Amino acid sequence: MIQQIHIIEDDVAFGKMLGSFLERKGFEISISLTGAHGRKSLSSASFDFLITDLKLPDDSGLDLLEYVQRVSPNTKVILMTGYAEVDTAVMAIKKGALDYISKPFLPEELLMIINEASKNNSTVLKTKLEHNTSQEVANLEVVQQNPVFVKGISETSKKFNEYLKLVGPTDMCVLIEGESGTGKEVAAKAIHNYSDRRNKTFVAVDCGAIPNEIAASEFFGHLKGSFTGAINDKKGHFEAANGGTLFLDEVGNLSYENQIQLLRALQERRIKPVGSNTEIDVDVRIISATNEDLLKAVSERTFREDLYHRLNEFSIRIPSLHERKEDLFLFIEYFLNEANRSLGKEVLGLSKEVEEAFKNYAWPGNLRELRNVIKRSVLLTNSDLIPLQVIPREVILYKKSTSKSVDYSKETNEKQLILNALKEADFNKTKAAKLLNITRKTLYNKLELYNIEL
Ligand SMILES: Nc1ncnc2c1ncn2[C@@H]1O[C@H](COP(=O)(O)OP(=O)(O)OP(=O)(O)O)[C@@H](O)[C@H]1O
Repeated sequence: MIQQIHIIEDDVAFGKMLGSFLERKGFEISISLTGAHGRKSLSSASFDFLITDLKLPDDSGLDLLEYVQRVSPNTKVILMTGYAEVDTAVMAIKKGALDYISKPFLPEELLMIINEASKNNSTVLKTKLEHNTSQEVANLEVVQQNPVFVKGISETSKKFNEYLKLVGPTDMCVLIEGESGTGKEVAAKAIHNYSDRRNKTFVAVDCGAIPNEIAASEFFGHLKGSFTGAINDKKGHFEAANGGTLFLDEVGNLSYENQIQLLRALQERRIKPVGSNTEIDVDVRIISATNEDLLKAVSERTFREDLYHRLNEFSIRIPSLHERKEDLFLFIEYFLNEANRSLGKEVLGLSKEVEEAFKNYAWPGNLRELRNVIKRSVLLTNSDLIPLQVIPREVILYKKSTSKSVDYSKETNEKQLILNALKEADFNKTKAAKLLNITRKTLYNKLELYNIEL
């Protein structure tokens, strides 16, 4: 079936270029130039992908993401970001965006994200079909059986790995805390693999993605006819994970009502599918994860204290990538091999400049960001070593002072980026323009615009 993509981009020429590239690759494309028009299109048709600018004159990519999740939850959202918007983009991923790509980019990079998502989707579908005997199977989020777990060599990682190994074989409920993209799901799978349940199912559920009204049916299943739309019996996540492990990602996002239901199931170790009178015994180990401060949520009474203690028999904090810089090159090597394998390339490593830039960068999106940056760079590299030219600008031009609490106005950031680029290029304007991926003439215009005197 032809996949449908909607693009929202106020830069007409760029939108058109993207559109015709994707059309040539076999997708059906429609384009909106404004957020308002985009919303109209999204509410009247169902798209496989929405590709939108993060900043539009009349709208924002984050608001559009929320809108899509409401009107068309199956549409995957990819955000196109400009200068220094990575922090916002990382937040968008937390809120459920598929990915982000920073401008300028080559259409091939975008195509890779789309193809990868389509591939994963068909694996989910395949697994669903394999399980789909007489009952409709709950919407399992994760089907990857054994993701490779790189342990790391830093002291922080050693301690963290010891904890995983220690708690793995017990039946304790574990709460994993860590920033987005640090590897919470991979860690949960590692705990499962250290346990006697390793040969049973590991079911991962993104609690942030379950609409409140259908949460009970998602967790506990339902009987055919128990409500409008229940056209088949459906097994819930608890039953699917019976004997194994249930991983509750973003557990802080569960509504208060769903928290009560979850707590009851954990206490009684029994569930009742919606519309059924019979209770089913379940033996499930719970591992949950959060990237917010759950204790704060408890003190603000948005998360139940009793559930918090139940889930938190043991807690593990995953270090952010910047806290485990000694592991950086181990992960780079692993992700490089992975990218080479999946793209059929033979890139040997990073050039010296890229190595430096990677070391200095803060990696706010953690391992996920590192993996994505490497994969896209490998795609664009036609030499042995990854050159600086294929690395996203935010990585090259990152300076510690611009990382947190920056002013996100385009002007301030652009001026700062130009200054950084000039410094990086020892004030050679040709080199600076190259770093910024703009012509020398544009650079001169911008120097004048921002009153930068050299
Ligand atoms: N120890 C590891 N070894 C190899 N790859 C890893 C490791 N940890 C994380 N990754 C990779 O990094 C990416 C992010 O990991 P994961 O999805 O587990 O993060 P997360 O913390 O659950 O993210 P989120 O907060 O968005 O749910 C994945 O592609 C995963 O395969």
